[in-house]
Amino acid sequence: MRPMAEKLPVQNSYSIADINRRINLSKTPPFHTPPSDNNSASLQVLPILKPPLRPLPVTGRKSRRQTGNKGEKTTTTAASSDNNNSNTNSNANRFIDNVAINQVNISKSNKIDSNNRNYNINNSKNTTTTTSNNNNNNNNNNNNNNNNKSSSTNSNSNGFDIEQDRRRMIAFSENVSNFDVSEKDNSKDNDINDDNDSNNNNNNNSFYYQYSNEDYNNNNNNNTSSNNNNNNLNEEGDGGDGEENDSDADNNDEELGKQSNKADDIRLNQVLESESSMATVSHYVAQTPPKSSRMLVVREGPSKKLPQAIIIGVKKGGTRALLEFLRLHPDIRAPGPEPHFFDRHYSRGLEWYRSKMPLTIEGQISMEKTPSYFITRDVPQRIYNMSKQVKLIVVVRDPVTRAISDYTQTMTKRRSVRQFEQMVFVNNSSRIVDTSWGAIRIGVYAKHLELWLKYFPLQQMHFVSGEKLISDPAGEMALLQDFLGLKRIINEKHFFFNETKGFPCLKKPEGSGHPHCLGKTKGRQHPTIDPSVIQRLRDFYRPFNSKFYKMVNRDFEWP
Ligand SMILES: Nc1ncnc2c1ncn2[C@@H]1O[C@H](COP(=O)(O)OS(=O)(=O)O)[C@@H](OP(=O)(O)O)[C@H]1O
Repeated sequence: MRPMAEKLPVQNSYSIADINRRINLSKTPPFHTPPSDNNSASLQVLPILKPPLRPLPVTGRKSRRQTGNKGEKTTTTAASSDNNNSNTNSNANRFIDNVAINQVNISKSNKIDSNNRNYNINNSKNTTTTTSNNNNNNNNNNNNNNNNKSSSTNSNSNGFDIEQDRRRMIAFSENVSNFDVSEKDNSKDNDINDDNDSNNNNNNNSFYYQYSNEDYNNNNNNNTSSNNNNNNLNEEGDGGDGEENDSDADNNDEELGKQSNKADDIRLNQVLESESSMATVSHYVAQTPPKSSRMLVVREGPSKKLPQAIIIGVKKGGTRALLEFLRLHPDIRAPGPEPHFFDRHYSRGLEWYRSKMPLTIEGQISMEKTPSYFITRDVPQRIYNMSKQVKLIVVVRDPVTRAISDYTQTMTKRRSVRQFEQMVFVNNSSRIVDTSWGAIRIGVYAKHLELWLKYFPLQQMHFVSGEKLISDPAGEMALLQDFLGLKRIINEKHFFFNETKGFPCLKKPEGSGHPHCLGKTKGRQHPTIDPSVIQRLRDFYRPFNSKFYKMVNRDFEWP
């Protein structure tokens, strides 16, 4: 599914326009890219390091030539002299050579330092070609004395915009330095704000949940108090479940730029040196000079993209476990906190939403989880408006245990909560199940699904068994990776069953000190519920469950 590398026939030169045209022709993104995605980093031109590059020929002479634009002159200045190369096409080549050599340097030192990051070349061999236009002729004198000044230039007659490419390279190098391939942002996740209580809108007569500001405030209050009590949970790599936690999200992003050298090494290895990871993005283009077999890798740099897949539910289904497992995959990038864009923050617009997403390179899937989406009336249409191709994932769990899990969470957050048995019926004597209680309403999956199917075909949705995610995580992850069109990288080798926790946990990657079981808010002890009440609930859900199995063509075998 990854785009094949395209080899261009050897010719004397290629303009950026040529290269871009080729890329557009050969682009076959596996996922829909939302049309508003205009702010992404632009195309990057990267020299590949094989075969070895010959040393950069540099010239000390000034040369002038008329550019393709009438009346516009470009002056070329370089540092030391052993070769006179005044032709603008060669300027372009020399620029690429500089970058190539700089990358060799990066590769050798195996880290990005601030000099590399700016491609501000201090080595005379690596002097950047300096050009200026009519307005900047004075700069030439300065540039003669300072080989490291960056260029100010125009498109040359071949359409090769040196300055534009310089900016692209700088943007790319900065993106690389901010790009985190490790799971470090996990440690910033804040699971203490465990859930959004999106089911606590008892007064809502509609079957579907509609978010109100009042709920939002309540949630914030609840979460603030729990925040203080559970700071230790942050260490456990558990996410900001059920709760938007904007500051955490921002911190995660900031964290991307503050990685250790070791992390830089990993990044470099992955982004620059590993051809397998680059295979997602590679377009190989022959490049001048003709006698050389040098190749360029042209690709898109890391950028924040709107999600191509979303875990839309269900609350207490096992969504956090699923996301943490998925994040093991190198082609998945997801924020820890729940963005709640489509239910709470829709008015902030797609750019706000995009800003909450992690950096991804081409071929990586950007995704998020917000379990309340599944039961919120406006969300299917809103997601559809963002992207008709987005893939939707729902973790479903026996609605009776899901309801008890939901109730257990509420109990931990509120001082006075009536007993489950008292809340589940409209009134105690009637034994009519109270579907206005969110804990019950969420579990009528068939009803919610009907709304989603008005907008999305079933093939675009995938249902994960919450029970199997515990008993056979590798099996469920295999199905999900298939659905997402990913290589099956996450497998049984990644999991072990932690007897103390009673759940599967992730094996520690080498060198990591982080525990890999989810936090205390996942896998809580449930209260004992009157068995007759449980039986009544099972009877209530049975027809809805049967309908749901038929709708999704899978029997989840709930009792
Ligand atoms: N590996 C692993 N570790 C811990 N917990 C696991 C795991 N897999 C699934 N689960 C189940 O996930 C339940 C919480 O679901 P969610 O993460 O969807 O909750 S939330 O809506 O985001 O708050 C949580 O529910 P409770 O047991 O009621 O706490 C767990 O049963």
